Amino acid sequence: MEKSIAIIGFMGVGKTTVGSLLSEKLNRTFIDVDKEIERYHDMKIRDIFTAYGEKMFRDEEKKFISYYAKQPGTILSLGGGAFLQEEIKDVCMAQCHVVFLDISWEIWKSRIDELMEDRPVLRNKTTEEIRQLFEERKSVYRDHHERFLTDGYTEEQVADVIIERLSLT
Ligand SMILES: Nc1ncnc2c1ncn2[C@@H]1O[C@H](COP(=O)(O)OP(=O)(O)O)[C@@H](O)[C@H]1O
Ligand SMILES: O=C(O)C1=C[C@@H](OP(=O)(O)O)[C@@H](O)[C@H](O)C1
Ligand SMILES: [Mg+2]
Repeated sequence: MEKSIAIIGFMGVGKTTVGSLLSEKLNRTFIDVDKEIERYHDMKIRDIFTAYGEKMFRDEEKKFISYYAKQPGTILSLGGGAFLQEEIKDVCMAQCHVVFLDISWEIWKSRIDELMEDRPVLRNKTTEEIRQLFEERKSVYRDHHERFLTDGYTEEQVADVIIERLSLT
């Protein structure tokens, strides 16, 4: 069985959308870690943040990813903050093809309004503060096996390029 593919990158770059497309195209199991956590707790991520705090969410993230990264053949879309935790980074780098979806600030900022509602990390921040976070997070995604700059590509095209790059069919 093939290694799992773990998709990383900043919030809103397209990890969930592209992961789902990849799983359809490759006929592989798709796990969106945030959705799994939401399903398990029957709560939206933003409500988990409000009720239990970010630390609890990060612990859950680590538990779920440590399990799923070791399941061969899975397409795994991570949350944008997952690689803040060294343990998550280590298990993914060892067990998966880690694909970093990148995006320029200019393109990303056009998505800002639609992203705000479901992403507690962005809430109550000014555009300038979000831009700072965007810059700071670049170092978090430094460890990866493949990087793809998504600017100007549709979700479908991004999925197709990943398949080509990883020589998957
Ligand atoms: N390549 C793309 N071009 C245009 N819009 C995109 C692209 N990838 C994702 N989007 C849009 O951006 C939003 C966030 O996508 P999502 O897959 O949830 O990102 P993530 O999981 O990285 O946070 C969605 O509305 C999605 O349709
Ligand atoms: O970057 C982050 O800290 C987060 C990203 C989110 O996932 P997406 O990257 O899929 O939006 C989600 O895990 C949570 O809101 C925290
Ligand atoms: Mg997502």
